[in-house]
Amino acid sequence: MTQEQWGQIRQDLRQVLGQNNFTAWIEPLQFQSLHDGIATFNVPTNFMGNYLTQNYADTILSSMNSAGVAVRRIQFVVASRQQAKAQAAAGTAPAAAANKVETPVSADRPGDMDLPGAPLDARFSFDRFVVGKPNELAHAAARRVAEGGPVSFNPLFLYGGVGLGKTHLMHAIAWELHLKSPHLNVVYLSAEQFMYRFVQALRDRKMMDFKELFRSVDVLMVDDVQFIAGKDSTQEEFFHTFNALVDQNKQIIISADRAPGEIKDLEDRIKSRLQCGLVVDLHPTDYELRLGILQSKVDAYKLQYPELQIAPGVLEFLAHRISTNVRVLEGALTRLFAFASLVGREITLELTQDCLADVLRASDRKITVEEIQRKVAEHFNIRLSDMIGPKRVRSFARPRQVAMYLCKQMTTRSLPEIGRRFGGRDHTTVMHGVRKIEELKIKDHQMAEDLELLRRALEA
Ligand SMILES: Nc1ncnc2c1ncn2[C@@H]1O[C@H](COP(=O)(O)OP(=O)(O)OP(=O)(O)O)[C@@H](O)[C@H]1O
Repeated sequence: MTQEQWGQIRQDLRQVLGQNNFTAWIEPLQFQSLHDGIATFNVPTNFMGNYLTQNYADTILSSMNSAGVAVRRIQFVVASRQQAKAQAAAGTAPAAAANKVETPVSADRPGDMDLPGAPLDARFSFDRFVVGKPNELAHAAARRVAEGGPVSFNPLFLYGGVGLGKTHLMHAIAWELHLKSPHLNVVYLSAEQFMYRFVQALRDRKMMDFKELFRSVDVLMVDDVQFIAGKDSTQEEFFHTFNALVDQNKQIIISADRAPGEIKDLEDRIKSRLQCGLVVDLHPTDYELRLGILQSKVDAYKLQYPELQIAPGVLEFLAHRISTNVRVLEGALTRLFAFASLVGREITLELTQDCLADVLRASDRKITVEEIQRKVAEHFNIRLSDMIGPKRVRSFARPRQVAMYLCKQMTTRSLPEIGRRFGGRDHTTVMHGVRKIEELKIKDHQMAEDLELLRRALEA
């Protein structure tokens, strides 16, 4: 790195961090070396190295990259006193033998960052997001938004069931944008926090500040937007914020547990606004994705517990048996590793079954025909007796076929058994119903959506 480049980076940092922070944290830094994409800086104390890592390393990294210096990692080292003296006298950096700061100090992975919204989780980056069929569209859309540049769809609306990676993707976008363009004002917060801030502003008579704050962001991300459904004044304010930002061509990213049109008690004008951009969903994980996620988590754990051994077949077993959300999968693995490291044993199938007995039992829960009938009747707003009864009008027949289809998919009951539980119907009637829904699922978007919602509700 040339002196000129370093000068430019410092100037950039002064602007981004403000004069006070710059004087306190950046001025004392001394550039030491750049090898293999790792930039090393000398700092006077451990405390300073740690502070810089946690707070400014990613900003420094992106300033360096913007100045054309190819860096993928930054480390801070504490120069010994003598070296520091010699260096000060000679005006150069010591060549080697500097003490490493206690905590590994690198900036290839971002640390926690305080945005005007909620803090971002350092683990939720793109490189830790495993892509598979169920989430590839959502991932591609998130990547596109994270590239920055002209807004191509607004908003990006991500939806899906619990623990499928919506928050992870939103944080990943924020990290990426922050690294690429630290000047951008990227705000991530949950819809609940949005409401809380709004209510607080009303109470403190600071609505002008509130409006100004939210209208001055470059990228706004609101997680779990279904939360504001039924909360009239928050919805109203959200609507105005949304419009103001879209008018200024600022990117908005929203997540929810279901599609915009499916969120009850959300004003129609908001629903239609939310549908204006790109709406993509995260599908429930499939076996391959679960296995991929487990493998990537194991790789990360191995760095932490290098001595741990995992027997062949354990991950496959878990990917098969735990079919709920990724959070549950992660929790199971964490528990397994903690346990195995405590007892100092290899993770075998037996140890896995032992240690995760309750989790495995919970995901073993059998879904019954009755449960399906009840949920479907509720969903289509008909009486359970009409679902099972003899009437053949369309408004009962279609939900009945949906329920039959779900029974076939989600239980181990045979067609004659299912028929019996639907008021003693013949197995050919069940077969016809199942086929009809299979057809509609492909042709009719609404039907596909209904089936997906019902399946999720039943699995929850
Ligand atoms: N594809 C993936 N690769 C790696 N980790 C994932 C993936 N999907 C989800 N996770 C992990 O699963 C956990 C839950 O994900 P996240 O919090 O993003 O879910 P969510 O969809 O926002 O759920 P909720 O509706 O509960 O808010 C996180 O720890 C996240 O890192």
